[in-house]
Amino acid sequence: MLGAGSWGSAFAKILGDAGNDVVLWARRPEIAAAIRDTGRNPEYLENTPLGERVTATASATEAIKGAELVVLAVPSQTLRVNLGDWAADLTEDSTLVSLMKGIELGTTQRMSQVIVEAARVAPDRVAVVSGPNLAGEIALEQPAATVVACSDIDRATRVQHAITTPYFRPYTNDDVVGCELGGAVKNVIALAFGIAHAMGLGDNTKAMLITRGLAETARLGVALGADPLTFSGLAGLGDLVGTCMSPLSRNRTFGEHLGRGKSLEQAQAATRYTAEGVKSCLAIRDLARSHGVEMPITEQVERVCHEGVDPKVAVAALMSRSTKAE
Ligand SMILES: NC(=O)C1=CN([C@@H]2O[C@H](COP(=O)(O)OP(=O)(O)OC[C@H]3O[C@@H](n4cnc5c(N)ncnc54)[C@H](O)[C@@H]3O)[C@@H](O)[C@H]2O)C=CC1
Ligand SMILES: O=C(CO)COP(=O)(O)O
Repeated sequence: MLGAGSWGSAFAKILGDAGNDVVLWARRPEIAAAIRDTGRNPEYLENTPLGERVTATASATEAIKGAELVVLAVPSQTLRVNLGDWAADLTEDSTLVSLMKGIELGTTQRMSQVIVEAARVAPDRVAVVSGPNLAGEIALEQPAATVVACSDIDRATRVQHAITTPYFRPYTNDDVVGCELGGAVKNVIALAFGIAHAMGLGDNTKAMLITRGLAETARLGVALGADPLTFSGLAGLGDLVGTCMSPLSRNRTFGEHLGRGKSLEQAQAATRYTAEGVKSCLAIRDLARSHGVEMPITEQVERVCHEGVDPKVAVAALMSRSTKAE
């Protein structure tokens, strides 16, 4: 398990609880040592026992060597550099599992595409796990479901079995593009939701953002070859609703800072955890433009985040768009 942040730590617990021996890689040696000594991560989900089967190391080589499953949970924008260092240690035919919900700046690649390129592996060796999976709730063993997407459905089934626990229920899917886009774009819509929430806007506005946010996600997805049905599943609507509704969501919380009038820099200073939508909104906007797809909510989130546009001006811009058929 590469990455000992909130989701990496909670996912290490899932893997251990499902009966796997887990080596969790933490960037900082003191975090790895604390996990080995106390069975908990002192920085993320510090009250969660990770379980007897989880050990930790600050050596990625030690974590990767001989691993059948290599699970990745680092920030999306650092993945390529991280994998450049790690690729040589991969075992032949190991499965690489992406937990990340972002799009790479510059290349506009999905995380599975970055993995294929940076680790030099075939696309059917890469699986994606995505769904409404707030790490803090999973750590408490509250029931949750997710999707394991892989173009090789036998491999998806193997990953499914490896991460099934009494509190974590994975479904398989062969739509990697749809599952990844659902996860990345919902972070941007959650920023919009947080902005609206902090502005004191009500449930009609929030329902509009979720529904029209899903519409623009599906529009981009279909243009990229995704199955439209994926967006009504756990990796689409499920993740979008879970993230928007939850005060635990880092993206929604980041949006709330912006909605209260903080600048990007002030919101970043107030945020300890990765809010992927802040950077990914730029890449998603570029991806949409290059495919001729309209994503009005994403466009406005990008303007508020990166161009200093007042959220009230962004709301007015969205509401004054030309009327059209649903
Ligand atoms: N937290 C959650 O509930 C969920 C998160 N995710 C996704 O999982 C991915 C990881 O997020 P979290 O674990 O939540 O983030 P986090 O902010 O809790 O932790 C980030 C981790 O990455 C490490 N890191 C920072 N810079 C790094 C670098 N340059 N190289 C390597 N590692 C670096 C940090 O030390 C930390 O361990 C994100 O793409 C996120 O969207 C997906 C589902 C649920
Ligand atoms: O992806 C998530 C839940 O599935 C977590 O969302 P945040 O990154 O906004 O906390």
